[in-house]
Amino acid sequence: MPRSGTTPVLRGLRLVKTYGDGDSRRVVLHECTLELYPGQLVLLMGPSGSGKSTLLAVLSGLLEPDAGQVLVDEEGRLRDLWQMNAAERESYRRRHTGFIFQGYNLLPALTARQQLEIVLHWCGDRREARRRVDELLERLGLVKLQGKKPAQLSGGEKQRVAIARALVKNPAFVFADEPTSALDWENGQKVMELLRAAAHERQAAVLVVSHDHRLLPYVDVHYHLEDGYLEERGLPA
Ligand SMILES: Nc1ncnc2c1ncn2[C@@H]1O[C@H](COP(=O)(O)OP(=O)(O)OP(=O)(O)O)[C@@H](O)[C@H]1O
Repeated sequence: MPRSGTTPVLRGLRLVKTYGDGDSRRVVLHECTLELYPGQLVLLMGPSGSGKSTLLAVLSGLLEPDAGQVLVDEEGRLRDLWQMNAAERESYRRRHTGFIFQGYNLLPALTARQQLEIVLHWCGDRREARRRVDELLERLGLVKLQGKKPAQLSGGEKQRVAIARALVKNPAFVFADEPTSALDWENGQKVMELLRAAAHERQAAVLVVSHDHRLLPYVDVHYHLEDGYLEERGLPA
């Protein structure tokens, strides 16, 4: 299988996650192992309830696994995300990770433009920050909507703002949970092209969770999760 980079930037090793106890105890991840490489767009598919969002949350530092490791690259060294203290992990996530949530998670009081600007408030170079915000608004067809707040936007428009917000800081990792689900296919394709550009042009490691088989031609690697078991699958020729 093609590997764009030689060393993984993330290694999820034998990850286990269980919900509930007693009779309602359910193992959702059974020793799942996967590696993410810079420059790769990876698709994670599987039936509803198979544990995809859980795996994404564990890999991105949002949900602690019961067992296993998530090793992430920090200046050439692999560190266990779940051995960091909460402040270190949060700082790592803020610096290196863009997350596109199923429910958008936009701030109700901010306009589309402000949702992006707030991510870059630490960026010393104001002109560069403005340039990146302008570029993403343009690429996602949001220029005319930049002054609108979430309540004034459709589901698909909110989705595009959430995607622009995840990409604006050029993160090393992008985790996207059903990023095309609220979009028509034309806009879904635009989103996949952007995610692919984040991987291929900016060397991000991009992991997309989706049910949509139409995304397969866009990706470099395809994983399938079923009943908590993860396996790599082939891609269409
Ligand atoms: N906090 C929780 N407590 C208990 N069970 C949970 C919790 N979160 C998820 N689950 C259960 O774990 C299983 C996996 O959920 P998860 O959301 O990871 O699946 P998914 O593959 O992303 O599903 P979908 O494709 O429908 O979004 C489901 O059966 C779900 O009901």
